[in-house]
Amino acid sequence: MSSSFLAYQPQASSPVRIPRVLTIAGSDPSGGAGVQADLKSIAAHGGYGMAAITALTAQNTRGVRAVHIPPADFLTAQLDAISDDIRIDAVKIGMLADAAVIGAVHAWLERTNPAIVVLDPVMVATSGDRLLQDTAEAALQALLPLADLITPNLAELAILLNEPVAADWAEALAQGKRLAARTETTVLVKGGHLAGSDAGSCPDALINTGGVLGQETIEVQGDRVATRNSHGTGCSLSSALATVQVRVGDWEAALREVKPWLQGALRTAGSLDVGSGNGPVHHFHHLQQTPAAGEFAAHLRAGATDDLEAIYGLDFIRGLSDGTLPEKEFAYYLAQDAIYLNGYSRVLARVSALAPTEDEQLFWARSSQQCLEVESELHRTWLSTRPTASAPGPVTKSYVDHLLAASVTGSYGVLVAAVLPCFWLYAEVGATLHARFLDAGAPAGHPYADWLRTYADEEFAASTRQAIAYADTAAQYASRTERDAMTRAFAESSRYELEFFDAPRTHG
Ligand SMILES: Nc1ncnc2c1ncn2[C@@H]1O[C@H](COP(=O)(O)OP(=O)(O)O)[C@@H](O)[C@H]1O
Ligand SMILES: Cc1ncc(COP(=O)(O)O)c(N)n1
Repeated sequence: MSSSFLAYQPQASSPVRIPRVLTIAGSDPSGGAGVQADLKSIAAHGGYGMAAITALTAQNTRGVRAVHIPPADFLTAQLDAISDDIRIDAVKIGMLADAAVIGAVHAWLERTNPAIVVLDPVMVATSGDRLLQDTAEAALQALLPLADLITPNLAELAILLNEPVAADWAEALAQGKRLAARTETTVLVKGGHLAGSDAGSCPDALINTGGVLGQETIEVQGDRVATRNSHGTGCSLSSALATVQVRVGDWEAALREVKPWLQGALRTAGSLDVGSGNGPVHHFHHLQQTPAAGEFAAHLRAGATDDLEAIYGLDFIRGLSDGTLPEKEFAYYLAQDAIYLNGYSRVLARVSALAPTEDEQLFWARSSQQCLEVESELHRTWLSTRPTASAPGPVTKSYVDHLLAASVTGSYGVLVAAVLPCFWLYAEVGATLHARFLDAGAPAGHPYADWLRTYADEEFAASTRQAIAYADTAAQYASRTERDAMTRAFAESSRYELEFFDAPRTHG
């Protein structure tokens, strides 16, 4: 079937809600550069991404191992299949591999004349590997005037002009002007590889000598992010610009929108933990809204305020504090505590099994062990002289069931949040009761004096701080859905802490 017969006729008047953006580029199976980065970048800016693959690379964050270039005719078939059916709002061009590929793209661009073409003249990867055969440079030069925006890095700018690499930013801008004048198109000079005295910042500049921009040179400043995870920044930038340009229709406005996003993607790149070389940037960092350190813990604590207030208002706590608590209720509380600790210990062992780091694994395993030690100590001392119920009361059973349910979600974060109130609320209540006891002059005849003294355990306070910090870190790595589940699990456990202290009155 003739492709021209079916060619889609764009209707200039229909507004574009979701930019349909085609990337013509190489594949990076590790997902950081090439079409994979382009598709993420297009999606991150609200576009619908399409990809015609020029070449397959076998690469990872450490370098390119091999390049396979399918027949150029097949690239033409991919391009025609898209343009015969779909309105294309913008095209981004990346790795072109060789002269035959460039020829196919050149012919297709002339046939279809897309509204927006961004050309990233990819030649050499960050790793130093060549992505364009040097015999193809003349063909690439001939393609440049067909683009609306060319986005070379400093090395590519120098090759395109057949000049040495610019030694500073001023020289790079002068080179950008020469390329813009020669190609009669807009050039984005990128400062990512600036060295020497200019290396502290990371500016980019749009240059057009033909009056397309408001000024001949528009510089957009940017802070340099200290990271080695810059694999695919050029790919991500050019496809983001193509997408945003469809919406805003102004290169300066597009760059001012995309540059802060890219900075955020570089800043949060480390959280992806992909590969041991130059890792990818985090394209979707703006969707995840990672809480700052301490923020999630503060949010949990704020959510527990009402339960803590309610705990302080309980007859049980008042009676324990002033010594009026009936002995029967205290005995019930101790017996249930021992039963609870046994179940809690099993749950903590599960937390240890799910822990993402060895430090956390060890912390939770130790906590699990300490629970069993405290349980047997209760039996040896406090419970040895008191009648002990061996069956869990309804609150104990519900609380442990809730923890066991959290432990089968398989989410470390949710389980940590579920076990946290038993550390945190207990530690806070304990510290308050102990302080009240001391404020009252530690009365010698107080029936629960020995018990109240056990609350001043600095080791438990330190463990509580550590557990809070682990929950906070888990929240930083969690998705929003998982963080919401953490909040719910914590809130439910806080509620059980309240009910547990009230159980001796209702069930004792
Ligand atoms: N360390 C960094 N901090 C902030 N922005 C950076 C950093 N490295 C690159 N960029 C930005 O990423 C984009 C790509 O730049 P560059 O690294 O020069 O190109 P390429 O990825 O093609 O080699 C530019 O907008 C540049 O300013
Ligand atoms: C398929 C493909 N296309 C482009 C690049 C360049 O990206 P970078 O310069 O960031 O390594 C790459 N490494 N792989």
